[in-house]
Amino acid sequence: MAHVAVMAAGSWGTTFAKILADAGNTVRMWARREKVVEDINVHHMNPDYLPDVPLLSTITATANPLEALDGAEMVVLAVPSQTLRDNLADWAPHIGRDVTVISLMKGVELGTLKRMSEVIHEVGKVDFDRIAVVTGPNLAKEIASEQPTAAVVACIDAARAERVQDVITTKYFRPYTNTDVVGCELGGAIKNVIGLAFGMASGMGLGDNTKATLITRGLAEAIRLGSALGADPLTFSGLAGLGDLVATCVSPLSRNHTFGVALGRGRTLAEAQEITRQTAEGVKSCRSIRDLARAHDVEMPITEQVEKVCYEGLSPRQAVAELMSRDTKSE
Ligand SMILES: NC(=O)C1=CN([C@@H]2O[C@H](COP(=O)(O)OP(=O)(O)OC[C@H]3O[C@@H](n4cnc5c(N)ncnc54)[C@H](O)[C@@H]3O)[C@@H](O)[C@H]2O)C=CC1
Ligand SMILES: O=C(CO)COP(=O)(O)O
Repeated sequence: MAHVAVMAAGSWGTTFAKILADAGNTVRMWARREKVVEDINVHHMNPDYLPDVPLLSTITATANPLEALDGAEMVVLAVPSQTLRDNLADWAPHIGRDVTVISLMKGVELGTLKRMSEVIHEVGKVDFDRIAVVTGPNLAKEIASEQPTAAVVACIDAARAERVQDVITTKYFRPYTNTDVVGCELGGAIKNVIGLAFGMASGMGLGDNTKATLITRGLAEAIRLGSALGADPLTFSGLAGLGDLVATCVSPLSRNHTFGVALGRGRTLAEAQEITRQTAEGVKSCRSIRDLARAHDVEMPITEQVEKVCYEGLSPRQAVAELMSRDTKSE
């Protein structure tokens, strides 16, 4: 087994630490706030994010990132996508040269339009064969209560993906390996945007035909962009594509879904943020994914409309009207 650093103690970072510890590893977490450090070290809980979930004492925490990284064989990055660059700039010199870096983040960076593994490679000077992405239909709260879940470990180095798979397999968490990092990362980022659209439809009181249409045409957008960027289209029919898309769209536990529901009910962006509080990545990634699509001449009409609702004052109803008045075409 391994000694693993988990950088950030939010919903997914804490749940992932639990998976690691339950699989027999020792875990050192970095948390920004001293209160969270104390909750983990003294009470073996993180009630701000996972109330009532006991954590093993093999999980310890520190507010000092260098202390968390010290001696780690694997480093898990679990910060919001748009803060990764700044966070990692401070940590990178302290990450060992043989260490496997595991990305849990599901977003595309604004401005640079880079996927998270590309940011890790650039800022952390980590070769791509040392970067593994864990993704899939992985709502933190369900996993924290040990409900059976599958996931994907994506790494261009298949042997490294298997090593990560080994250290995160538990009786409730079943990871599969995949070498299509581009497809797995895009699947995870795009489903957040489609989850927002699906939530808006729910918030507007629209029914299941509309929702099935959003999932299906949303998946078509992911496949189109993925194919243009070199991903294997088949990846999108797996856990990192359809699996994650369905979980986020239908679950009231999803922050992106919840955020979309608020917008669909006529709330402003700021009000929706207040309701959701934790990271809803699609709100930022709708713009970076739209820009990435435009840069590669790929049509992503749902993504375009989500961006307009978030930032250009379009109402969800107008967005639906725009989508329905597009030119007709073959499927
Ligand atoms: N929560 C979930 O069910 C899942 C989340 N993810 C992904 O994991 C990533 C992290 O998400 P969560 O843990 O859910 O988010 P969260 O909002 O629950 O936690 C984010 C953590 O990052 C820390 N952080 C460090 N630097 C920060 C900064 N500059 N600004 C804001 N926060 C900062 C926060 O203190 C907090 O501990 C996201 O990319 C998300 O899409 C992926 C799968 C499941
Ligand atoms: O990525 C997730 C499930 O796989 C979590 O979704 P939300 O970020 O929308 O809560």
